[in-house]
Amino acid sequence: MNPKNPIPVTILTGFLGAGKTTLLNRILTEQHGKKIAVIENEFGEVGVDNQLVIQSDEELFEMNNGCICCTVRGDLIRILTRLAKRKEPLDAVLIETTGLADPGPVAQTFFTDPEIREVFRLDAIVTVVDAKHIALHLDDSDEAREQVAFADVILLNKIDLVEPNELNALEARLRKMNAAAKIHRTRNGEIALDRVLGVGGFNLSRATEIDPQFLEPEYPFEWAGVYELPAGKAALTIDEGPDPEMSVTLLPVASLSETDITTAREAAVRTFSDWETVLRPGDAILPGETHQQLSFSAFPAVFPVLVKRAGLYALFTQHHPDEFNAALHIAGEGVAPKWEHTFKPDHEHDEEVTSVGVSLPGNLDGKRLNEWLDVLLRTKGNDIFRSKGVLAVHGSDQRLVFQGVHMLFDGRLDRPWGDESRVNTFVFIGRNLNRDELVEGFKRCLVTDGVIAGHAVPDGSREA
Ligand SMILES: Nc1nc2c(ncn2[C@@H]2O[C@H](COP(=O)(O)OP(=O)(O)OP(=O)(O)O)[C@@H](O)[C@H]2O)c(=O)[nH]1
Repeated sequence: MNPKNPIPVTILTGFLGAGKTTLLNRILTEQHGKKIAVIENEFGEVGVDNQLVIQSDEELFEMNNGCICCTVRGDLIRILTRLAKRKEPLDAVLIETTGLADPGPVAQTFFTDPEIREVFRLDAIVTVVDAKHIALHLDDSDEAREQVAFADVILLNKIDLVEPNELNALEARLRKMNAAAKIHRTRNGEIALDRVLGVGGFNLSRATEIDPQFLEPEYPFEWAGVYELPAGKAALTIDEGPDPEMSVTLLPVASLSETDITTAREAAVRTFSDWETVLRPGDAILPGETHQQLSFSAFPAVFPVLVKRAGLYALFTQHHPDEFNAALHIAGEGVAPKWEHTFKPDHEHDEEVTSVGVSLPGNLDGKRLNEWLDVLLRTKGNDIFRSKGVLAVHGSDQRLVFQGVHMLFDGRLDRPWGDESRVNTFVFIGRNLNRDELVEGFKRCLVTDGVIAGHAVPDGSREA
């Protein structure tokens, strides 16, 4: 591979159901003569997306072991390294992230990993925005905001579903969030290929403006300070902060040299992934590679620190001590660290958003399925952000592909089942999902007793 001619990579992002796969399929079917490898990541317990991406000559890699932004160092790098070794040159790589991914860590890979940097060049982050539904998520989803903020190109998609004045207001809102991105209005991701591939849009300095720690690796702790401690008893005091718990570890360091601090930092990373020992106020913090979780509810909370041998000790804390007005005291006097550093913490996801996946062999009764989905999405469509499935409906030898985004849904007959066994795969993604209710409801749509309510399949698009 010629390092002077790196392969352009496009990160395709956008909230759940925005239209990423639709755009991807358009790119894959277009006669562009380019050899494009596609890396596809999906959120949900049961994989459906691989069945929704059209069959093509392009290479398709799936990453279903977790969210791409959390596993970049594993799966993504492994796939990219494999692609880099290909004999036949590639013209481009397209990475479709899940709708809940933060594009930052994915983009970072192309700058921080030396082997990846040699072969690939991040061309642009393309964010697809669902013009009808994005407003529901911009206020309460960090990921939705990050996706817009990091975009080099924004495709304001589904323009057929909103009025022109709403569209103008939305575009103005997006423009405020990201003044630099090129915004194109699209329907079903219809756009000239050169507006999304090979645009040369990614700008590292803008990324570091959005996130000053963009290039830094993430750590399980936010702060470390090295203190000179005498033998005996010191104390860590903590006031009320945003969390009733804080993990810490206290490690001896030989000196303030970069090498010694790096050794301590790596030991702290290992320690933070161990099981924690819970300490309550009055319990002593001891030096050594133990993950100690301070738990406090009354303030100030005081934790003695017992040191056998005088010397330098690095205290790693899960949260920044300023958030808790936390300080180390010796003989009642506050002491300042001789060295300190603020780390980029692990990014977090909205844990309220979960998925329920079901996979059931058999045939579905089209009428019952229709009625169930209609009521379900009408009553729970605010919380069900996304639903999709590949279904076997009684009386049809074709697969039924079901797609829902909130209350809007669409059913389309797809290729025949052929020799494959008829298995119904469904996934729901959203908040407050009731697993038992969803699975039971879906099961009730199966033809079990030979009694069929009707052959009607949920065909075409509509709103529940
Ligand atoms: N009306 C309308 N529907 C669209 C448009 N673009 C996509 N859709 C529909 O929106 C639904 C979701 O589209 P996808 O392309 O699967 O969305 P996605 O972003 O890949 O979804 P996830 O991967 O689940 O996050 C499908 O039913 C599409 O047919 C559009 O411009 N207008």
